[in-house]
Order: sequence, then structure tokens, then C-alpha cells
Amino acid sequence: MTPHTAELTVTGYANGGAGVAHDADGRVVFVAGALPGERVLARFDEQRTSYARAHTAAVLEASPERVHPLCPAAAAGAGCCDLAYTGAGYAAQLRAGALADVLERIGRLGPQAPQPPAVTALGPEPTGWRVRTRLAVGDDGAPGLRVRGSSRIVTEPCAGPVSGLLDGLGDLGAVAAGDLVVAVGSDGARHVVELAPVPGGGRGRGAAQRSRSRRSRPRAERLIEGRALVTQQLGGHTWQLPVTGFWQAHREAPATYAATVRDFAGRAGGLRAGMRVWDLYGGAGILGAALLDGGGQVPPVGAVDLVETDPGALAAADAALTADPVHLHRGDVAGVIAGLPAPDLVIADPPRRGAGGEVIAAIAAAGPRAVVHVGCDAGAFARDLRDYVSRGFRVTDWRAFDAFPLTHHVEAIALLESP
Ligand SMILES: C[S@@+](CC[C@H](N)C(=O)[O-])C[C@H]1O[C@@H](n2cnc3c(N)ncnc32)[C@H](O)[C@@H]1O
Repeated sequence: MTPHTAELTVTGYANGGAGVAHDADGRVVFVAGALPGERVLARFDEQRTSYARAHTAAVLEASPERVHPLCPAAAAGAGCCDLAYTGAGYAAQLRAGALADVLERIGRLGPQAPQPPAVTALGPEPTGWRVRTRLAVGDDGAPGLRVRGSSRIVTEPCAGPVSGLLDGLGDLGAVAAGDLVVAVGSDGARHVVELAPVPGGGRGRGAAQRSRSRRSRPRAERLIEGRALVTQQLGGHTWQLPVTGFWQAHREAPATYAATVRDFAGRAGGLRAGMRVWDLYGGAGILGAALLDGGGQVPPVGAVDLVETDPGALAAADAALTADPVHLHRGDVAGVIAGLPAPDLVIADPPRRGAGGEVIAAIAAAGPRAVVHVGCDAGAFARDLRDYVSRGFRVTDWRAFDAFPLTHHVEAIALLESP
């Protein structure tokens, strides 16, 4: 019978946030919560022929880089800050190494690619950066964070949220077993929406997985603090976004990504005054709008086609960008872009799974001079870059940001140019 635990020596760190070890048969084991150089007691969560996944049940020999977790919720077992148990400098090294590894192994971009990017911090501290979060509400009405792979909730605070984001949430009368979405706008106002409990929630690991997929379905919403729309200001524009709609989690992320898009668009070859821009997976249009604000070397924009599925984000874009040459297209990028006028520049900021080969083939077929591609999952980002490169694009620059401090996640942005 396969053992449930094993003592393992961790030799590396992989994208996805786990230590890499090998079991007695030489099989790779990804061990969550373990650092390179450590000897740990690993408890298996998933066993496959070619690899296994486990988590650290006990650290037997600790790395000198291990610290007491900076995040109280993570220390209590929550899945929020999965890299909170090492210092900022070593965490940055681990993230940069994992990104470089994935770009080489999955991206296979060859010698034409620039040196892998360093992972740049967005602020001086790895705590107090998050302007929106989602919490689970326990049976006793107390909000907290779920322990990974379990329906258990811990009420210790996460270190990520900006000051005040979590204050007094337990006093708002949230319904037991629901969820709370909490967001603070650039005006400092906090807004809280309650999502109704998931029918048939249940307990235990299986129940946690079932309820995770049920929780992603649309649920009844009730505003319990603030207003239904959050004010977000960036550059010369102000957006009013639904509390449950998308906005970058790190308070410095919108301005940093906007500046990067502007910088890349200013340096890409072959762009002309009056250029047409596709802002794909555009949300409320902050990245396309960054080019409308002028400045730098960016040629004047003739038109922006914003493609997005979320009607709330499009309504926010409509109100914020009325005076600008922005055309809104509601629908799936894969279906919509075939009917759009050809672009000079494409900005693509897909969700975690990436844009995928079909969308990238359609972008390439439309013949843009340049693409600014954004990714929040290193593996999907590398796959997407490989698809552009296989269609003749060259990666001419890229940046990576520590946009989710105390976690393994990175946000990366690449400039790709056609020959
Ligand atoms: C990572 S967010 C980026 C939003 C925006 N660029 C920003 O920075 O605020 C991805 C966006 O893509 C939208 N989306 C997801 N799948 C989509 C699809 N297949 N077609 C169009 N939009 C999609 C989501 O609603 C979300 O607003």
C-alpha cells in the first residue's frame, strides 16, 4: 500500500509554490510549505505515476532561510500567503528562479529571448498591499480564510490587506456560511458585499472541492456596507466598478502595469500616429486607457477596441471613457476578434489560464506590429509566449512584478514584435 507520509529532502523550488523532492522510487514530489535544503515529513495529497503532491506535516531540519510566517492567517493554516515563511529577499530569489525555469522549459524561446526578468517589488513592504479580498463566513458568523483543501476557517488576520480593509467585518451581521467580498477604492471608501451561502456546502476535503466549484457559480449578492460601486482613479480617468468585479489586487499594480504598457508601446517599432489598439480581456479598460493619456513616446491612438465578457466592467468603461475613441465589445475574445478591424498594437491580459493557442493564432493572423502580453500565471504566460514566437513574433522585452507579496505568484508583462 502507498504510504501517506514520507521523510523527504527538498532540493529545489517549483513554479506553483512547492519545494521539489524525490521519493524512494525517484518520483518527483511537490511539497507545499517546504524550502530547498530542508528535510521534512511530507503528507501526500495526490499520488500519480510520474509525480506526487504533498504538504509539509513537520519540518525535521529547517533551512536557515525559514522564518516565523509574517502572516498570522497563514501561520494558522490558511492558504493565503503560501510564501510567508521566508524573508523577502529569499522569496524574491525563489520566484525569479521558478519564473526563469518555466520560461526556459515551457516557453522554449531560444537564444533570441532577453535574459529572464528580475521580479520587482511593487512597494517597500510585503504586507498591507491588498485593496480587495474575499473571505468565508463561518457557521458562527465570523469572517476568515479557508485552510487550503478544507472547509475549516481561521479568523487570524491575513497580512496582505491594506490597513482598515478587515476592520469590524464581524460586526456587519453577515449570514453564516456565506462569503464576503471587501474592496477599498482609491478614495479610501470601503464597500462590502455578501454572497449567499452555497447550497449543499458540507464539510471535509471532498466537500471543500465540491463547494469550491459551486462557489464559482453566480450567487445572490447583498450590499452590507458602502455603495454598490467602488471608485477607482488612475491617470486622467475615474471608474465606478461593481464591488464583485475585477480590479487588480495590489494597490500599486494598476499604475505600474499602465506605465509598463505605455513604455512598451513607446518603444515598439512600426507604430504610427492614429494607431488602432485592441485591449483584449480589457476589464474596465485601464491598460488601453494608459495609451490615451499621452506622454512618453506613444504615438497618438486613433481607436481602442475593448473586448471583455463582464457587463459590469464594460458599463464602468463606458462611463469612464466616453470622451475617448474607445469601442466596447462584449463577448469572448476568441469569438469577437475575428470581426474587428485589424490592430497595430494588441494588449492581451487574459485570466490565469492564459489566452491559449487559438486566440494567439487569431491575434497573429490580424497582423499587429506589436503585442503587450500580460500573465498572472508563469506557466500559462510561458505557453502563450511560445505560441506567439512560433508564429514569428520576437520577445523584445519583459518585466515581472511581485504583485502578490508573501505568495509564490508573479505578474509578468512581455513586449512581442513582429519582424
Ligand atoms: C486579468 S483580468 C484583466 C482586466 C484588465 N486588463 C485590468 O487590468 O483591469 C482578465 C479579464 O478578462 C475577462 N475575461 C475572462 N475571460 C474572457 C474571455 N474569454 N473573453 C473576454 N474577456 C474575458 C475577465 O472578466 C477579466 O475582466
